[in-house]
Amino acid sequence: MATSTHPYAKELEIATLAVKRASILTKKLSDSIVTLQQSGTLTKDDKSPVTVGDFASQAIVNHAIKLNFPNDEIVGEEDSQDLQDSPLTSQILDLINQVQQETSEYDDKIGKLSNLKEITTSIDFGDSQGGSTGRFWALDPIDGTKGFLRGDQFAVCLALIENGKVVLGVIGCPNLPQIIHSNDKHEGIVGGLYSAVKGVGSYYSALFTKGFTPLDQQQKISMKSTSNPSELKVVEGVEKGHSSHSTQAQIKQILGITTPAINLDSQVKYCVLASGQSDIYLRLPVSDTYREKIWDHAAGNILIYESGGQVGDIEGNPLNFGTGRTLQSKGVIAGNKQVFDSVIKAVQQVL
Ligand SMILES: Nc1ncnc2c1ncn2[C@@H]1O[C@H](COP(=O)(O)OS(=O)(=O)O)[C@@H](OP(=O)(O)O)[C@H]1O
Ligand SMILES: [Mg+2]
Ligand SMILES: [Mg+2]
Ligand SMILES: [Mg+2]
Repeated sequence: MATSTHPYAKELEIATLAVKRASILTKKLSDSIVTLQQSGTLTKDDKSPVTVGDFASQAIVNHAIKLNFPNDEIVGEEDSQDLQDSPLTSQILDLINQVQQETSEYDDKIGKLSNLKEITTSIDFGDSQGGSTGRFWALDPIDGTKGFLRGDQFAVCLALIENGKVVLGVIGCPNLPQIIHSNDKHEGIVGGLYSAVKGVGSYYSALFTKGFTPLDQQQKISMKSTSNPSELKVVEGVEKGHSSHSTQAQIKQILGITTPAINLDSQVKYCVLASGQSDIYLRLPVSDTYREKIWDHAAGNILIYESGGQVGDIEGNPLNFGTGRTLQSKGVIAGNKQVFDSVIKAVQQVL
C-alpha cells in the first residue's frame, strides 16, 4: 500500500502531532527530575513529576483524538478521579500552556486546552472499556513510569484498534538514542518516533523535529532475519516485578544465547526490536494472576508485525486486543519470524 494514500492517513497525522506534543512535555519533566533529585529539591520517593506528566500527556492526546474523531472511544490508562484536589493541578495547566505555546502551529490540527475543566474532561475520555467490535484508541500517556522516575527510558504510546486488531501505532521515545549497542553503549540522536500502519510498514524518524513527516520521508525499519544463536540479541525489561528475569535467563540458555540482554523500560523495547537492533523480546509473567494492560502493548504490537516480526503470549498465540482493557493471555514474547517458533518452544520447555 502506498505510504501517503493509505486509509489511516489522517489518523496517523493527528496521532503523530499529539504524541510529539506530549513527548516534548514529558521530556521537560524527565530532564527536570534528574536536576531536582541532584539538588535535593525532589526526594527519590516523590512521584509527582510522573503524575503531572501522566495527566498532562493523556489530556493532550485525548483532546486531539476527540477533536478529529468525535465518535471514537479511547482506552486510556489514567482517570481524573486521581487528580481531584491534587496540589499538582496548577502545574499541569502551566506545563500544558507552555508546550501548547511552543507547538502553536499544531493548534489548527489538534486544538488546545484552555482550563482545568477541559483538562479533566479530556482525561476522562479515556474511560472506554474497549471490546471486540468497532474501533477505539489505546493510550499509555507515560509508559515505563519506573524508568521515567530513574531518568531512563519511557514512552508515549498510542494505538488504533479495529475489531480487536491493532491497525496503527505511534510511539514517542523522548530519551531513546537512535542506536543501542548494549546497556552502556549507544549513539545517535536522542529522541525517536516510531510509527506503524497496517499494510504499509514500520518507520523511524527523529522525535524532536517540527510537524508531521510523511512516511515516505521517514526511515523504513525492519527486523533482522537471523536464527543463529551467536547473533541473537534479547531485549527485556528492567523491573524484576514486571517480568521474570530468572525464567528469561533459562530461556536464553536453552536457545544458546550468550550476548548479554539489553534492558530497557517501556515500549521502547518494541522499537529497538522493530528497527533490527535486537531479535527477541521476553516478558515472562511473575504472577499467575496478572493480566497485561492493552495500552502497554498495542502500539508495539503493530510495530513488530509491520517490521516483519511476530508476537505472542507464552503459548505463542497472537495477543487479542478485543477483550477489554486487559489482555486475557499471559506474558509477551516477540521475535523475528525465523526465531519465533523456537523461542516459544524454549518457553514451553521452561514453564
Ligand atoms: N506485575 C506486572 N507484570 C507485568 N507488567 C506490570 C506489572 N505491574 C505493572 N506492570 C505494567 O508494566 C508497565 C511497564 O512495563 P515495562 O516494560 O516498562 O517494565 S520493565 O520495568 O521494563 O520490565 C507498567 O506501565 P506504566 O504504568 O505505564 O509504567 C505497568 O502497566
Ligand atoms: Mg504502561
Ligand atoms: Mg503509563
Ligand atoms: Mg501505570
